[in-house]
Amino acid sequence: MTAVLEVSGLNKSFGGLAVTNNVSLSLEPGDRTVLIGPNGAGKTTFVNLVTGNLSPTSGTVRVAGEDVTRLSASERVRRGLVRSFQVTRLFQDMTPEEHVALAILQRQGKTGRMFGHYAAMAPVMEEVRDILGTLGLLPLAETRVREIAYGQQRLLEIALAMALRPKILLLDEPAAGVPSTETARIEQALDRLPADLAVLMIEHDMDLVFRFAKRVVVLAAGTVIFDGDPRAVTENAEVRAAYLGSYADARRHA
Ligand SMILES: Nc1ncnc2c1ncn2[C@@H]1O[C@H](COP(=O)(O)OP(=O)(O)OP(=O)(O)O)[C@@H](O)[C@H]1O
Repeated sequence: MTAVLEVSGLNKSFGGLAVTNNVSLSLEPGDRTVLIGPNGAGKTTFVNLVTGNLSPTSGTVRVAGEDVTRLSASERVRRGLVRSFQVTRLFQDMTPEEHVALAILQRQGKTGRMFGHYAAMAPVMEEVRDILGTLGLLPLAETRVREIAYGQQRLLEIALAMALRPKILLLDEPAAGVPSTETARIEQALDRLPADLAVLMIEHDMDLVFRFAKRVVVLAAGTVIFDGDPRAVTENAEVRAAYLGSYADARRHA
């Protein structure tokens, strides 16, 4: 199968500090890959290089075969490389329905003047309901964000990314800050994402990692030290030494 995202030999240094060392990684449609690693391993930097928020010192990023290394973040979004939004960018007085409709209209290049009339646009409303349904947010479609639980606000971030029709979805710690009573809801919503979407997630919650991932990539000091089956990761000596030892022991004794 053709890679939808292909990162080759990516390097990034800040001053003298090499933060990304010759990282290569490719994703195919339907991939569910989680990037893990200790604090400061370079996970966020890597995602910023992929999205175009940072420029690499060397290396290439390709989306569906096209070299996008020199393209801006918004040009990459138009090609289907989308990162989930941040809760801090949600409008507290707007509803999920309004947020998603606005994102769809933006994708379609329609102006703000059209926004007030979105409810009359059947295809937009159909897409809004479809996306909110996937993320389990339909019952809250018309509730203001300020009245919605934090975990569901995080799901709305993913809904907004879905409104941009991604081929590759980059999720930055979707369960961070979410109370444990709400994480099951996040897991269920992630399970309902389209089967052909390629997902790359950064996550620290190892229970979520092992439930979601079909593949795990481990970064340590900017270098990929493991790329493969989640079942093999906890037994890998280098990964245990760098990161996972205590978690693997806890699982074994549980
Ligand atoms: N703009 C910058 N200038 C200088 N150093 C930076 C910059 N951004 C990141 N770094 C350094 O690069 C290293 C990797 O940081 P990064 O945030 O990518 O790691 P991370 O794996 O995402 O960590 P965490 O899990 O804590 O979020 C760190 O040592 C950090 O201090």
